[in-house]
Amino acid sequence: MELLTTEEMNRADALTAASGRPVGELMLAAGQAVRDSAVDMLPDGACVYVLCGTGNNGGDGFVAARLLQESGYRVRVGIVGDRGSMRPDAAAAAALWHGPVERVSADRLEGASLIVDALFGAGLARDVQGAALEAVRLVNRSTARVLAVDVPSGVDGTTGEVRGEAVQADATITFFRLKPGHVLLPGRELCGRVRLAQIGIEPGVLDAIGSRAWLNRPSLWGSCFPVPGAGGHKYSRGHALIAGGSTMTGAARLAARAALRTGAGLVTLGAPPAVLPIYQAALEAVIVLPMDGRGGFADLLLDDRRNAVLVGPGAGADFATRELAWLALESSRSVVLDADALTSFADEPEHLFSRNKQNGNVVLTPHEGEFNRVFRGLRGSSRSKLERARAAAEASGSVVLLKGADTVIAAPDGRAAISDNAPPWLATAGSGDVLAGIITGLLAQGMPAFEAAAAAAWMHGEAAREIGPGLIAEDLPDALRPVLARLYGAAARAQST
Ligand SMILES: NC(=O)C1=CN([C@@H]2O[C@H](COP(=O)(O)OP(=O)(O)OC[C@H]3O[C@@H](n4cnc5c(N)ncnc54)[C@H](OP(=O)(O)O)[C@@H]3O)[C@@H](O)[C@H]2O)[C@@H](O)CC1
Ligand SMILES: Nc1ncnc2c1ncn2[C@@H]1O[C@H](COP(=O)(O)OP(=O)(O)O)[C@@H](O)[C@H]1O
Ligand SMILES: [K+]
Repeated sequence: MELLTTEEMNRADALTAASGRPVGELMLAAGQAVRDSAVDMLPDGACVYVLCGTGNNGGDGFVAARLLQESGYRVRVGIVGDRGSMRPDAAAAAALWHGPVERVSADRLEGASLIVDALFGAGLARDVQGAALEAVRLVNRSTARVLAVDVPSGVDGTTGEVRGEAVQADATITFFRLKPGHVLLPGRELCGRVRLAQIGIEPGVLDAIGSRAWLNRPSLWGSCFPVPGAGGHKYSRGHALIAGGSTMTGAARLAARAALRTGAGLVTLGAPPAVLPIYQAALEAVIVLPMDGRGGFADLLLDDRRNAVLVGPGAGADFATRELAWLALESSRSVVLDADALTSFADEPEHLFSRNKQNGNVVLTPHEGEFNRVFRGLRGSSRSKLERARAAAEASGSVVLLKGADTVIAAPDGRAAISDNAPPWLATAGSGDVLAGIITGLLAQGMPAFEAAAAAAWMHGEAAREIGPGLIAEDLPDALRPVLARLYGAAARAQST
């Protein structure tokens, strides 16, 4: 599912109009979808308050008001702004509403079971202030449920940021395709449940728009997801190499277990001699070999069947770790750099970037703190999380997976995916190490870097949902099993059709 910015949605609108379907028709379909969603949220005959602005978002509100009244609901309409300055299509919709249009006030909202928020949608152009701000506050103070049209007013559909203040909705109905602001925080939290309606825009316009952002779902990467074949054997399923740290040994163990669970045929963990027994005692199917510093790691890289390498979990943010990362990048394997491997480049990120660009199949997996350390030029940037991840991917020449509840995966060519399936209980120590292991396991099986990172983030979220509250990182590798079963099942069904 593509995610369209406000600008891209406007182009979809314009292309549709140019093909002979006027905005008024789209607005009618949008208003019908708002009516249908409202009906789902209302008891029969209840009172609805429709809050309209003077743009086309307000036009959708006027259409919905008329249709809800025709369906037997008691409807009140309030407007912010001058009715005489409405945009033409919105004015035409307003002209078909024959009831009163009131100034917005607290007493008029009283008694409403539902507020339809049609104040601002894609046209939000600046921070909400004055009468609009008052209206947003009245909506948020009301005990009525709230249905937002397109986006909650005050939320920027392109970035998910709040401009001034925003409506907190219980549900949001949007049109044609979701927007990044429905998935990125804080927008996602303000939307409530998001519903999508088709209003007559042909999917063919997407080719001309060329959107480069997607909701992270198997439809984005499922076609290259590695599924074991009947004729396969462990050597044909890739061989992951993980550099183990000498103090925080748990991190690399979690990653190794996750890489194996994800389907890598073999996983080797290189362990500093002093802690070799700890790794050996804790891991059965993982090959644990001694690795003495830089030279030891270089020896492990001599076996070119080890085709995907992870450096970082529990490694220590020091020069020794940087050297391992360097070796991995030079080795022309697929590489994941996580945690300390990223921080070890904090004072000279250009060194990391120049190596990445030579390798071409690298995934960096920073959380916000690590991101700010490595991508100092983007620190404090007012750009959205999506744009920051994209800029980082371009600057570093690698796939960047920027973690969080709304993890963004961006490729240097501008492709980006946003995840929305990670539950809050995934935010626990060690879960990032598991994620790094999943990516490495997929890279070992030959999945390209962008798709591998996106698939891993999705699987990580799904595994966390399987487990439920109380999750600890140790639970995650096992919980990948039902997730893999679903993916393999989907691949088998796709092949048989
Ligand atoms: N695209 C499609 O295919 C379809 C789109 N449809 C619908 O149209 C919606 C987009 O409509 P839109 O472009 O008219 O903008 P909208 O959100 O109504 O508001 C813009 C108005 O608000 C004003 N304004 C802005 N910020 C402000 C602020 N902070 N404080 C105060 N005022 C502010 C701004 O005024 P100005 O900047 O000129 O002062 C402008 O007049 C979209 O979300 C969807 O619901 C469907 O009908 C059919 C298919
Ligand atoms: N609020 C949240 N909701 C869902 N997932 C989250 C949230 N915060 C963090 N995560 C996820 O939890 C994981 C934490 O990784 P990380 O910060 O590297 O922790 P660690 O280093 O302890 O493993 C990441 O996959 C991140 O996307
Ligand atoms: K709205």
